[in-house]
Amino acid sequence: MFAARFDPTAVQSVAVDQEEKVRASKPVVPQKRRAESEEDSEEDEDEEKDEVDENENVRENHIPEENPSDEEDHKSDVEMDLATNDEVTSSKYSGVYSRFQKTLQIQDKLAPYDLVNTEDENDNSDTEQHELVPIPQPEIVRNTHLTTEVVNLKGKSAAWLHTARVQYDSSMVKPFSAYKDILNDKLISNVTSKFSENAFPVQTVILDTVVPKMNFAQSVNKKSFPRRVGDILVNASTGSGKTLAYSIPVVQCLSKRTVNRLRCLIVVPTKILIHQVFETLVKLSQGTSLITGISKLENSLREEHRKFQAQEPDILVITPGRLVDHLQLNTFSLKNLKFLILDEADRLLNQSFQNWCSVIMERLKTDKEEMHPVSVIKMVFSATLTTNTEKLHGLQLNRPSLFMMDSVKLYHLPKQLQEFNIKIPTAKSFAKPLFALQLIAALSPTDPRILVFVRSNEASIRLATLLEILVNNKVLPIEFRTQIASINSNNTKGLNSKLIKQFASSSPEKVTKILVATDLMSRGIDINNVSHVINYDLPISSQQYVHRCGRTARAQASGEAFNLLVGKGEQTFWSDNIDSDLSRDLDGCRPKPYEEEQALENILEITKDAEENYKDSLEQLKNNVTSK
Ligand SMILES: Nc1ncnc2c1ncn2[C@@H]1O[C@H](COP(=O)(O)OP(=O)(O)OP(=O)(O)O)[C@@H](O)[C@H]1O
Repeated sequence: MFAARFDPTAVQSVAVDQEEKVRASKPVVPQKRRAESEEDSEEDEDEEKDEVDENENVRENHIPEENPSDEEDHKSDVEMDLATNDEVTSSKYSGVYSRFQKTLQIQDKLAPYDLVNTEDENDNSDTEQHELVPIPQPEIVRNTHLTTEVVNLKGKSAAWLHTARVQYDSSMVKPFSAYKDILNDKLISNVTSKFSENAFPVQTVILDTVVPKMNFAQSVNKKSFPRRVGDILVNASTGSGKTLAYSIPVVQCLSKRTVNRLRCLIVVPTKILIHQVFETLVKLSQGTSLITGISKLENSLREEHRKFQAQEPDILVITPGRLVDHLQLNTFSLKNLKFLILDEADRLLNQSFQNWCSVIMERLKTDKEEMHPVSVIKMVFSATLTTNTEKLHGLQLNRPSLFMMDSVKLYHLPKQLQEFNIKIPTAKSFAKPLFALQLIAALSPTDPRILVFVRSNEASIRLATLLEILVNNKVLPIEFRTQIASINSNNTKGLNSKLIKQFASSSPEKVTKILVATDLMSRGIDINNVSHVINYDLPISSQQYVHRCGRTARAQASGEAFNLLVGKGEQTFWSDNIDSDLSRDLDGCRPKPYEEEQALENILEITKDAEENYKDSLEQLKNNVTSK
């Protein structure tokens, strides 16, 4: 039934026939034009003919020869078809045909000047002629630092190196006042009055590339702006100002919000870091209505739940475990979250307790009702960004950009950090604590603050006690006043905080402050003017080395790190497993053998008296420990 109504072959043949009819009848183009173009078209016709001939030749080669009678039959068949088609045409298309006839009659009545002469119309003699050139385009804003080059890391997996990289260097220091167009006045005034006039390089590169993108995306569509901006990974050296680098864009973006809702989560690994980040944010957002909240681990969860429900903070600084607790209690929704910031990201991603990362990701998907959590900008910061693909994968990154120093190794050390390797022969290793003390005595800054890293809680307590005994026994030929303390997880949190405060405060008279600590103190802690770091026990990885040494030489100040390397084994470990991952500024400090410093020349020498005294002190330590 359908076939009876619609026969495509019939339509086709009717269309072809109609075309033939048109060609056979009067010219369709205005006559004048046809008359003028007849001569020109002769050549075309010849070409057409040639083409037809050629086609016929081809056909000749392919169609089997038919006998003349067959040809006759075929012709009559075609004529019959045409006749039938003519009938169809006359009945079906009579309207069209009559309109066509009328057009031709009108054309015959037209005056010659009414006829369209397309050549005249296209006469461009008055128009200025130009070469064919590309249409001018707006200038492309180039990021000269953008590269996707992949670095050879001797087989180490560095998944993040495969993302688009934005490189920066230590020369990129700019005044904050240069960002008047992209930062609000209050923010500029807060940052310049409370921190510094000039932005550090990692801050400059974020302000130059990320903040304009955020401002633009926000002006286009507030809701979809995180998706447009994409995620941000930053691998920047210790003390380079990463906290400000992520806090400035957050305060800039959120300062125009009208209602307080949880819009930014800053996740940090330890309680000490919560307070540090909080202080920075409070200074930056002074004079705005932004509310920054912190999770105080000493508060009960219920108490905090009530507090956050009564007043929802815009920005919350929290540890991952507490965050999971709150999500399970439904303290807040992540529906309005715009920023998820991981500070000390590699440490966080290595902590899998409570499965915090997948809990947050799942919650984001549910609260934002999306398959992938792309409506939040993930900012991942560390001095030693994880090289573990699987861990970064858990964050479900959206078009990430990686910001890093122009370097060919995994981690970059601060430019002003001077490292010294002190090679202790195995035969002399029994006197390592004495050498440490002789080294401390040889260092003479005006306000000495020395952080000594050991491998365990027990080692921290033992070394701090032994150093005290040695000082009291006047084992050293010179007199110097010391304040020695041990930070370890056997102490209460309150005691550790009190000892850190004492260490950080400056004393009126010259006292050498020595803090013997475990790696509890190696991450993120920002103590002003730590003059020296001593790696008494060698760190187990290059990451750990970077963070320990990074407690000195912060914020472009100078600082020194000493590595006590016992025997060939530790020396090889340092060069093969630590130094091989580190890059330093070309015009920065290189590691030095300690002998090159005159003051340090004799630190591995043991006088007879010192040896006797040292042995007595060891006995005393033994008694001390057994009596406890
Ligand atoms: N532009 C600046 N000018 C001067 N000082 C600054 C500037 N930016 C940050 N600082 C200061 O530098 C110090 C180190 O900053 P911050 O703690 O953010 O470093 P970081 O890169 O996070 O280091 P880490 O990796 O060790 O955590 C802080 O005392 C901070 O106040």
